[in-house]
Amino acid sequence: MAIKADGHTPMMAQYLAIKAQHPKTLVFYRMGDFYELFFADAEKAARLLDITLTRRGMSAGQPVAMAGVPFHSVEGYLARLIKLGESVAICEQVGDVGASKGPVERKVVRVVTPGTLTDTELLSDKSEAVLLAVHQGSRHRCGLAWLSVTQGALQLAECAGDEVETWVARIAPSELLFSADVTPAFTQRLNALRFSTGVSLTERPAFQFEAGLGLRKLLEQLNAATLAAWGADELTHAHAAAAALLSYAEHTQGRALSHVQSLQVQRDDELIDLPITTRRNLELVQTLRGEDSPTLFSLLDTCMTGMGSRLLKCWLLEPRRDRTQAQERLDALDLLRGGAWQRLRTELKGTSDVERITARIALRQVRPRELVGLRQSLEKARQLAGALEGGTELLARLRNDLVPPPGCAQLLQAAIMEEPAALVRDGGVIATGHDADLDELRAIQENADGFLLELERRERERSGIANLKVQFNRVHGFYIEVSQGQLDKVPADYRRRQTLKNAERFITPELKTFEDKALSAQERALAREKFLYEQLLDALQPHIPALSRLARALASVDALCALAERSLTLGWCRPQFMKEPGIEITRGRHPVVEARLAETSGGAFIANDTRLGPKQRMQVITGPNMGGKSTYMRQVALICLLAAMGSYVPASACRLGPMDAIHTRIGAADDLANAQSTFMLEMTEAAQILHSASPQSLVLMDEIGRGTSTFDGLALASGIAAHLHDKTQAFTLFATHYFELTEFSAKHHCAVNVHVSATESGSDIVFLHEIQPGPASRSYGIQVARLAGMPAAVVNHARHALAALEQQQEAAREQVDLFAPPPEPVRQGPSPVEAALSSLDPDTMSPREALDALYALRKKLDSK
Ligand SMILES: Nc1ncnc2c1ncn2[C@@H]1O[C@H](COP(=O)(O)OP(=O)(O)OP(=O)(O)O)[C@@H](O)[C@H]1O
Repeated sequence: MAIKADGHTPMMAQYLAIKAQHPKTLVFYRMGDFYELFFADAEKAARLLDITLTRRGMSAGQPVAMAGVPFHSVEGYLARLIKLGESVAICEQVGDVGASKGPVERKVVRVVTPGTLTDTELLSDKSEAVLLAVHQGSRHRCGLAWLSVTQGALQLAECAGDEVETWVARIAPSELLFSADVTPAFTQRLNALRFSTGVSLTERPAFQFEAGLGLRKLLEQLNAATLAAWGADELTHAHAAAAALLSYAEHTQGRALSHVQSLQVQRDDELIDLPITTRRNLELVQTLRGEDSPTLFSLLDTCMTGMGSRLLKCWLLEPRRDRTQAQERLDALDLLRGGAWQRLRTELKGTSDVERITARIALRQVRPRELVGLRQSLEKARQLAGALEGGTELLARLRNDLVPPPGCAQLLQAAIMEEPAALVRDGGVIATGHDADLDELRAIQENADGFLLELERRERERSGIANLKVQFNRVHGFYIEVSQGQLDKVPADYRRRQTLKNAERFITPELKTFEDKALSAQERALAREKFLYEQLLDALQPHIPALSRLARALASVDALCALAERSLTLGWCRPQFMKEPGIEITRGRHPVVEARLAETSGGAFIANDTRLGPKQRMQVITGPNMGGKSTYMRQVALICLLAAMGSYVPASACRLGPMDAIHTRIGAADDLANAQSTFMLEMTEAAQILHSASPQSLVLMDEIGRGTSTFDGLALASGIAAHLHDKTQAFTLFATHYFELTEFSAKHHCAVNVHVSATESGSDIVFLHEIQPGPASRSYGIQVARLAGMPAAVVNHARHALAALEQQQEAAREQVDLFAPPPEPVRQGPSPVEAALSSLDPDTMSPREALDALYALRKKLDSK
C-alpha cells in the first residue's frame, strides 16, 4: 500500500481528516459491510460494546487499533452507545468504488446524538428525544430553546437564572447544549443536573450562542419577517440559545430542518410549577426506584399509538395555570364518554407514527414501508374525521386537522407498492404503472425467466445432455452447468466459466449477450427506483405542515380517548374549577395505590375528603406509620394535577381554585452525587419551598425535621410550619410524627389537626386509613415494628424502654411553648458611663468643665 508523505496510508489519511472534524464523537467509518472504528475510538467502543479489538496493520509506523460492527446490525450498537450518552458520526462511502485511484470518497452523513435521534429503531415509542440549548445570559436571566427533531416544534423560553433546574426537569431533554464560556458555577449546576436527570451534556463554541444569529435563523426557519406574532421578538437570550440549537441540529442531520415550522413561547408564569422533587415524589412518570411503572402516567396511558402516549405525557407534565385548555379537554371528554371513544379507538388501532414519519420525510430518511404505513394512516384519519361528530370546539378543530392533505394519499398509492422492500437500495419499492421507463426495465428482467427456460430446453436438445441446467449466481452471473460424466457432449461454442468438483460451468455467446442485457437492466432499474423515490420525497415536502397537524390531531384524539376510557373504567368524576382559592375534594382516592390494591386484592381503597380554603389553609396530619398519611397527601396533589391537565379525577366530587405550583418535601434519600447528607437535602428542599411557594401553591411536607435530633427537628418543623402558615400562606398538608405540633392549630387559626385512624385489636394494630378531625392519640410505632417481623425480644425491650421514657418525661415535663414568638433580646439598665453622660447639660458648661467631664467619662470607661 502506498504511504503518503506524512507517513499514513491514503485511507488512514482520509480517516484522520474526517476524525479531526469530529474529535469528541465516535466515528463509524464505513468499509464494505462494516463500520470500523480506529485508534482511541476503537478502544472505547470495544470497552463499551464488548466487541473485539483488533489491529489493521501499521500506519505512520504505529499499529492501528481497530474494532468494527456489521452495517446490518448497526442500530443495536448505536442504541447502546446513545444510552451511554455517546454520540456517533456515521461516515459513509459516497463515491463510486474504483472510480478513482485512492480510497473511495467518504463523508459524515449524519451524527447520531442522544438529543437528535430520528431512527425509529432507536427511539422509544412513548417518549421524545428532546434537544435543549441553555444560554446563560446577563442579569441573572437564562435563555432556553428546545425541540424534538422528530416532532418539529420549536420552543423558546426565558427564565430566572436560579430556575434553570426546574425548567430542565420539566422539559426533560435527552441532551443539553451549553456554551464553552459559561461560569464555573453554572457548569457545576449542569453537572449536578446530569447526575440527577441523566441528561447528556454537550459543550458548544461560545460564538454559536449569538442572539443576532439566532434571530436570523429563527426567521429563516419560520419563513417570517418578525417574531412578533409569536411574542418572541424580545427574547434575546432565547434567540442566542436557538442559534446554538438550530446549528447543532442541522449539523447532526447533515441538512436543514425544513419540517421545523412552528414556534411556541413558554412563559414561566403560564405553567403550574412542578419542580424535579415534585415529579419524583409524586411518581408521575417514574417510580422512586426509577422504573416506568406503576406511576400515574403508566396508569393513564392506554393510548393506541406512540404519538398519543407522548402527547399525554406532555399534558401531564406541563399543566397550565389558565384553565381554558383543561376545560376544553373536559368538554370533549364529556362527549367522548357517551360511547364515541370506543369507535374512535377501534379506528386508531394500527395507526402508524405519522408524527415521526413526517419528520423522516423532511429529513429524507423515511423508509418505503413507513410510507405505506402513512398512506394507510391517512385513510384512517379520514375515517376518524368522519366519526368525530364535532360537538365541542376542540373536537371540531381536531376534525378539521384530520382531513388528509389533498392528493397526498393518491400520490403514495400510485408511487409505492403494496408491500415494498425494506430498503430502496434493494429495489422492489416503486409501484408498477408509476413510471414507464421502470416498467420497461422490469419487463426485461421478468421475461428473463421465460427466456432461460427456453434456452435450457434448446441446449438440452442441441447437446443431448438431459440434465444440463441454466442457472445464475451473484458472483459468476449466468452459466450452463454440465455434470462430469456428460462433458464429452459439450458443444464447441461453450466457453468454460468455472470448474467444480462434479461439474463444469460454461457460458455461450448467446447467454453472454443476454446476461449483459439483463444485468444492466437490473442496475438501471435500481437506479431508476432510487431516482423516483427521491422525486416522491420532493413531491411530499409541501404536505409536511398539513401532515404535522394531522399527526397532532391523531395524537390528541388518542390521548382524549385514553382519558375518557380511564375515567369510565376507574370511576372518576369531572372536576369543577372555581375562581376563589380552595381545594374541595369529596371521597378522593390515590389512583395508583387504589389500582395496586385492586391488582393484589389487598382490599378496598378508603376514600377521604379534603377541605382547604382561605380560612383553613393548613392540615397538620398525625397518625401511625403505615397509616396512610403520605398516600393521602399525594392523592390531593395528584387530583389537582389531573384536573389541571384536563382529566377526570379519582373522587366523587371536586372543586378547585387557582393553582400556580405543587411543592413537595417527602422522604429522605441521600444525594450522594451532590455530596449532600440526608438532612442537608431535607433542609435545602424545604428552604426552596419557603422561598418559592405562594398563596396559590399546594405544599406537601412529609415528616420534616426527622433527619436530625428530636429537639432540633421539632424546633425546625415548628418554625417551618409557622412560616408556611403566616408568611407563605400556601395550602399546606403537613404530616408529622411530632405530637407537639398538634398544638400548632391552637395558636394558628388557619391550621387544623387531622389524623389517620387506626385501632388496636389485642396487641395488634388495624389501620383504617380514614382521615378524621383532631390529632392522633398515639403513634403505634412498636406495633408497626411487630407487624414488620421484628424479633419478639426487641419488641419487648422497646415496650419497657418506652414505658420508662414516658414516665421520665411526665416527671420532668416543663411546658415548652414551641410556637411562642422568639423573645426580644433582654434590655439592661443604663451603664455608669451612660448615666453620667445623661446627667450632663452641655449648654450650662464652660469649655474647661466640658473637658473635665470628658476626662471623667473616659476614666469611668477605663475602670469598667
Ligand atoms: N386510603 C387508603 N386505603 C387503603 N389503603 C391505604 C390507604 N392509604 C394507605 N394505604 C395503604 O397503606 C400503606 C402505607 O401508606 P402510607 O405510606 O401513606 O403510610 P404513612 O402514614 O405515610 O406511613 P409512614 O409514616 O411510615 O411513611 C400504603 O402502601 C397502602 O397500601
